[in-house]
Amino acid sequence: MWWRVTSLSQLVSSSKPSLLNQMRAAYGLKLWQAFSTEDFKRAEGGLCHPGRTPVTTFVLGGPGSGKGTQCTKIVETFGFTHLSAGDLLRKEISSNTENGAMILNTIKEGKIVPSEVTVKLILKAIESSENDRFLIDGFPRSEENRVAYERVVGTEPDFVLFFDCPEEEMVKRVLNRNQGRIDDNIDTVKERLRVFTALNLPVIKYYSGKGKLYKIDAIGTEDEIFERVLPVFAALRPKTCNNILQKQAINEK
Ligand SMILES: Nc1ncnc2c1ncn2[C@@H]1O[C@H](COP(=O)(O)OP(=O)(O)OP(=O)(O)O)[C@@H](O)[C@H]1O
Ligand SMILES: Nc1ccn([C@@H]2O[C@H](COP(=O)(O)O)[C@@H](O)[C@H]2O)c(=O)n1
Ligand SMILES: [Mg+2]
Repeated sequence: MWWRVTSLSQLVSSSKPSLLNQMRAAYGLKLWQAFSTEDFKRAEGGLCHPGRTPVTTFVLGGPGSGKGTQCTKIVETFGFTHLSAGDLLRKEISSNTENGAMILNTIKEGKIVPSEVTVKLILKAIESSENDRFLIDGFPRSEENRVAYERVVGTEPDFVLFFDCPEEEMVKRVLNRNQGRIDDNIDTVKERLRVFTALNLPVIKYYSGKGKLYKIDAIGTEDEIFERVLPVFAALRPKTCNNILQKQAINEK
C-alpha cells in the first residue's frame, strides 16, 4: 500500500499561490516555528536521552532520485536537521579514521557499509544536535541497516519518504552531478541501482506495509517535486495552520 499524498493538494492549483506560499503567508517565512514536536506523532521510547524523543523521518530513493535536494528544501521550510548517511560516511573517510579506507572502497564499489558503522555515525550526529526533528537521508539502505537501527535506537521512524524515479533519469542526474564524487560514474551507478533494487526496495515495502511510507513522484522540476512533499509535512502541521489555509482557500473563491 503506497501512500499517495493528496490530502492538501486540493489547496495547490495553478490559479492560487502555491501551497508553500500559502503556508508562508500563514506563518511568515520560517514555517518551522509553527511546528512543535507535540503536533508530530512521537516515537515511543527515548532516543539518546530520557524524555527527549526526536521526530525522525527516513528519506529513501535510488541514486540521484533527489533525496539530498529535497532534504535541503525541507530543512529550509520546516526546520529539520538533515543527516545524510552518505555525507557522514564521506566525512569519516576524510577524517582518516580506521574505518575510512574500508568505507572509501565500499562507496567506490557502490556497496553497503557494515550497519554498525553507519548507525553509530547517525546516532552520534543526533546526540550532538540540539534539534528535535531529523531527516535521515539514504538510510536504511538494507534490512540489515533497518534492524541494526531499531536494535540500537529502539524506535522506528515517524514516517518514511520515498522518492520514486525512473532508472534512466537517476543515471542522467548522477552522471551530470559534477560534485567530484568517486561513485558518480557509469559502472558504480549501475551497481548502486542493483543494490537499490535488491536491498533497498524490500525496506521500502516493509515501511509501506507498516503504513508509514509516503511515495513521492520524483519526476519534474525540483520545485514541482517539493510541492508534492509539502502536504506530507503540512498534514502533520498544527491544526491551526490547516484552518488558516482552508479559510484562505474559501475566501479566495
Ligand atoms: N528534479 C530534478 N530535476 C533535475 N535534476 C535534479 C532534480 N533533483 C535533483 N537533481 C540533480 O540531480 C543530482 C542528484 O540529486 P541529489 O544529490 O539530490 O540525489 P540523491 O538522491 O541525494 O543522490 P545520492 O543517493 O547519489 O546522494 C544533483 O546534481 C541534483 O542537482
Ligand atoms: N545507509 C547507507 C548510506 C550510504 N552508504 C554508502 O554511501 C554511498 C553514498 O550514499 P548517498 O546516500 O550519499 O548516495 C552509498 O552508495 C553507499 O556506498 C551506505 O553504505 N549505507
Ligand atoms: Mg544524496
